[in-house]
Amino acid sequence: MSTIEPLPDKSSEASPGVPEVPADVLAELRSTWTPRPAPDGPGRAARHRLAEAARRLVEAVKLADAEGDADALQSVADDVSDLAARIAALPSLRDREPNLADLQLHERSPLVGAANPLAPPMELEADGPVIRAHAVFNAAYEGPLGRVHGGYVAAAFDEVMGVAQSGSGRLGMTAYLTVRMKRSTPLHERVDYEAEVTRVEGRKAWVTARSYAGGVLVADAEGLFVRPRALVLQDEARAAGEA
Ligand SMILES: CCCCCCCCCC(=O)SCCNC(=O)CCNC(=O)[C@H](O)C(C)(C)COP(=O)(O)OP(=O)(O)OC[C@H]1O[C@@H](n2cnc3c(N)ncnc32)[C@H](O)[C@@H]1OP(=O)(O)O
Repeated sequence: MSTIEPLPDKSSEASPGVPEVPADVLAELRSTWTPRPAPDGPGRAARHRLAEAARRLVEAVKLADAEGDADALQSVADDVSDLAARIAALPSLRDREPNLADLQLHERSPLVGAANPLAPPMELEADGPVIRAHAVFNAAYEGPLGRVHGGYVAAAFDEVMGVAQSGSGRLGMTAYLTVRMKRSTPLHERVDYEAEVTRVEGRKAWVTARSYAGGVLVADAEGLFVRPRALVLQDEARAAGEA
């Protein structure tokens, strides 16, 4: 088994093609993703617990045997349907303006969101210019038997690389993402990610990333993130106002 090749330590020098980003700017950009804050009250903690229970529910449904007890399956389908109706009858985010904590990706994202049952959830950590992450994908994410579906392999990269682009000094949207799946990504075991900006030109930032299982490289990716023209105009207007 090979080990993860350490990335060069770039904490004290910017890469060629990557302008140095002031620490306060980087911290502000990354604050929308990392570190994951503690729940801001009992309601949010309960919501996270509900999402975790829903993850277990989804995996259990995925694994329920159609050759088993059909009556029992019909009965729990009724129960789950009732539960879904009970949850839908609770106060909903559809009924009020979301606050800052509701809007955080830590909270709502389908990859890292503690309140989103679709999220494994991935855990993110900023390490100088590099973003590190890890996740365990359960049976609900199965594509090839025992392996993670390729769409989720790519989605996980998009999330980690979307965070890493903060190393460019401003945030854009994924314009393209190329993922090279060298080995299957396993279910039920920790998958590690690392991503960093490699080049910045104007409002374009290129990001590369790698994923590892048991220390073995399973996939790598390259993506281009582009700050939308409309936001660049807003940035310029703000800068002109501050001048
Ligand atoms: C904004 C903060 C958001 C932070 C959250 C990050 C979320 C994490 C990442 C995501 O998942 S984002 C969701 C998935 N991505 C999208 O939905 C993006 C959909 N596409 C768009 O909205 C626009 O096409 C885009 C913002 C990417 C670019 O539109 P613009 O009108 O601002 O740019 P324009 O078309 O003028 O192109 C600007 C430059 O980028 C280049 N470019 C744009 N799209 C490209 C592409 N796909 N491939 C290669 N180059 C591309 C384009 O050639 C040009 O290069 P040059 O300046 O050198 O001429």
